Amino acid sequence: MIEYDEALRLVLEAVPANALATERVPLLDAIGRFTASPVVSDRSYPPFDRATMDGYAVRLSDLDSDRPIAISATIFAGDAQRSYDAPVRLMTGAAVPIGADCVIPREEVDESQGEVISLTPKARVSAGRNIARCGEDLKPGELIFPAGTQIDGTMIGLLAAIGESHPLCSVSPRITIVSTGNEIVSIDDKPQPTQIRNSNAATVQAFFKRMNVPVQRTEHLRDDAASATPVLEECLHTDLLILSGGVSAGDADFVPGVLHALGVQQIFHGVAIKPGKPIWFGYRDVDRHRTLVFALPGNPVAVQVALPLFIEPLLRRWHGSPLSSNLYLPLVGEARPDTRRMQILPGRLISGPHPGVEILKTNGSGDIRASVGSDGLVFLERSWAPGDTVRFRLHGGGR
Ligand SMILES: Nc1nc2c(c(=O)[nH]1)N[C@H]1C(S)=C(S)[C@@H](COP(=O)(O)OP(=O)(O)OC[C@H]3O[C@@H](n4cnc5c(N)ncnc54)[C@H](O)[C@@H]3O)O[C@H]1N2
Ligand code: MOO
Repeated sequence: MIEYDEALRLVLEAVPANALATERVPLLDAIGRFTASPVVSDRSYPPFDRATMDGYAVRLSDLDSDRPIAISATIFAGDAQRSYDAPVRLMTGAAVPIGADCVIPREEVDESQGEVISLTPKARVSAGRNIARCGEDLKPGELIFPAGTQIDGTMIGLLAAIGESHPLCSVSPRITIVSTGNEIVSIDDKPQPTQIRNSNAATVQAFFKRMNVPVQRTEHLRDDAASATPVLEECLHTDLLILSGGVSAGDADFVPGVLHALGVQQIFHGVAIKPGKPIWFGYRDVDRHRTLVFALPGNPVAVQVALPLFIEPLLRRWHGSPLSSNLYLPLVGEARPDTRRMQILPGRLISGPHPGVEILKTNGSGDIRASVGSDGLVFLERSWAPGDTVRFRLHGGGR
């Protein structure tokens, strides 16, 4: 059995370099995808000195607070930028005339005389007020984010603003999902008393859906090496094969043997984490193409945990993206470390005067209900002692 950090290192090391093609993806379909080239701004942002309030553009040096101010024009958003020759009325989003240096909000002036206004006592007049300067957010050609950035909802408006209607993204690896087990039935079936619905297939599919990675193929196999072998041979024609079940020490645990027979090289079998101990990882190289293979334990909670612990970083590495960072937080409440395996437990963030993370109640490493309502996973190290912080991974990876 190896430690988690070592196992993850071996997984990342096995990811083929520069394996991905690129494609342009319509912006709204690109959430969750990874950029394949640096994203740079095509223009200044704001593209001109922009009024941030409805009001009056003035030049401070011309202003005499006691005298009424004659308004020469009204400027709307979209009107061409002009040079300043006299105070103007202008609307939020309009181009401030070149030479004006302050926008006074209309609430701060007396407008009762129409085109001649006067400042009220509450008017605050200072250079640059209510003007967003051309290029203060972005300069033309400025790097916004590098290749390998995962596009999320916070970036869509910005990408739209710089005209990236079809960002260049790396093509995702092809994924095949295989569940195993004679006792497993479809989630549409009514299970017999000792049958179990196939929740693992749904968990893995949902994970890839959230990552916006299409799944090429899904299969379910009975615990029979002879009939499973030709199907698994076909399933190996993919980039990433994820199996669940049949990897521990039982008489029906045929998966490692069949993978070996099919020429898949084992990199590790057994990681000192709970749940997830029997995780198996390897790969097969054929004609310079590598298929990565994970055989996850059947335990549904082990599958839930293995996806963020192994598959999410693997996908990031594949796309040339930095790994999600962990948080190190004080643990609120009690914890009982396991001296043999690091426990991966559902955790909830605690705010208030003593912020941190608390471990949610669980009946053990098979408790399928325990993670509902959690914010992420607590890594409870074997050597953890009261007062130590814990490593915490937000669901979805965070930043
Ligand atoms: N003698 C030993 N027994 C076990 C060991 C061990 O080291 N020595 N490890 C235990 C640990 S830890 C785990 S985790 C499990 C993993 O077992 P397998 O990977 O062989 O998985 P199965 O036995 O096939 O199934 C385990 C469990 O999960 C249920 N399951 C399986 N597939 C699905 C699915 N698609 N959807 C929902 N639930 C599924 C299955 O019914 C079992 O209850 O082994 C321990 N045993
Ligand atoms: O490692 Mo198993 O997943 O404890 O239950």
